[in-house]
Amino acid sequence: MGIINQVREKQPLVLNLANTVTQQRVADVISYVGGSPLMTTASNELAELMQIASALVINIGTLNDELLPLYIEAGKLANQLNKPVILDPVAVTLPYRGEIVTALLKEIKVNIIRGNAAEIAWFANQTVAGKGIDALDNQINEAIVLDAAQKTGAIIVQSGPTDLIADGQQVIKITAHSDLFKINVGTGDMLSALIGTFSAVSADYFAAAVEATELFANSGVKAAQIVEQKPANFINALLDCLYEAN
Ligand SMILES: Nc1ncnc2c1ncn2[C@@H]1O[C@H](COP(=O)(O)OP(=O)(O)O)[C@@H](O)[C@H]1O
Ligand SMILES: Cc1ncsc1CCOP(=O)(O)O
Ligand SMILES: [Mg+2]
Repeated sequence: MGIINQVREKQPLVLNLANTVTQQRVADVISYVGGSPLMTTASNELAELMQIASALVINIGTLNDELLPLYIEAGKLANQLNKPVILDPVAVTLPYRGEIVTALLKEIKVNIIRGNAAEIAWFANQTVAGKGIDALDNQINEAIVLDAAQKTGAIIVQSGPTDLIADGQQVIKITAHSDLFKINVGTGDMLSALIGTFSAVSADYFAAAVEATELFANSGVKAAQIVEQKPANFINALLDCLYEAN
């Protein structure tokens, strides 16, 4: 049985420490594939929520000083309960964000990191051009992705026109894509949440990352055909394709 079917059967709760820009899109992706999204910013309820959650997605998109302790607390709870932690390191190349992620990785085990080429290069102490939330250079450098996986001990998903998924030994490439992904802010966050949802029901986090990334790419190709290159309609069509996936 594919992981998508397990998601539909188990309807896992996916807990999100989300950014405030794209959280509706993130919640929609989780729900459309059969999961149950929940967003929180309350430290007081983290212990209760991690008990019922099957995965934790930390997205640092709209960071502030109060959030690092929340990330650490949630991450430690997830680690203790053996539930997967997915990190979306939005714009980690910027100094403040880099400091926060460095501090976070000292405190918690992150199982999967999903970012664009500029963000992933940061984990390998390399520089790939980027500006804020965007990568400017979509280079396919397998060595960087493998190094990022080895340095962090996490599975790495580098998104772009070609997605790369690495676990420190192997790299898988996914080439199916639509350029309508790029103009839509939040598609990276949606992919991170989809990976979180798949890892919530699969003990094999590498397989979860690969299947989720493949599904997202293939759904984007179908959606682009349906909307005839209209970018605003693309997100709705993408969600419809994710809803219909099996
Ligand atoms: N130039 C591109 N052409 C086609 N697909 C892309 C392109 N850039 C990114 N994607 C796809 O868009 C989604 C978001 O990835 P990306 O833009 O790299 O993340 P982020 O939004 O975090 O910067 C992924 O599914 C990725 O594969
Ligand atoms: C615009 C913006 N600002 C802070 S978070 C965010 C959304 C980032 O989304 P993505 O990384 O998926 O493009
Ligand atoms: Mg991003």
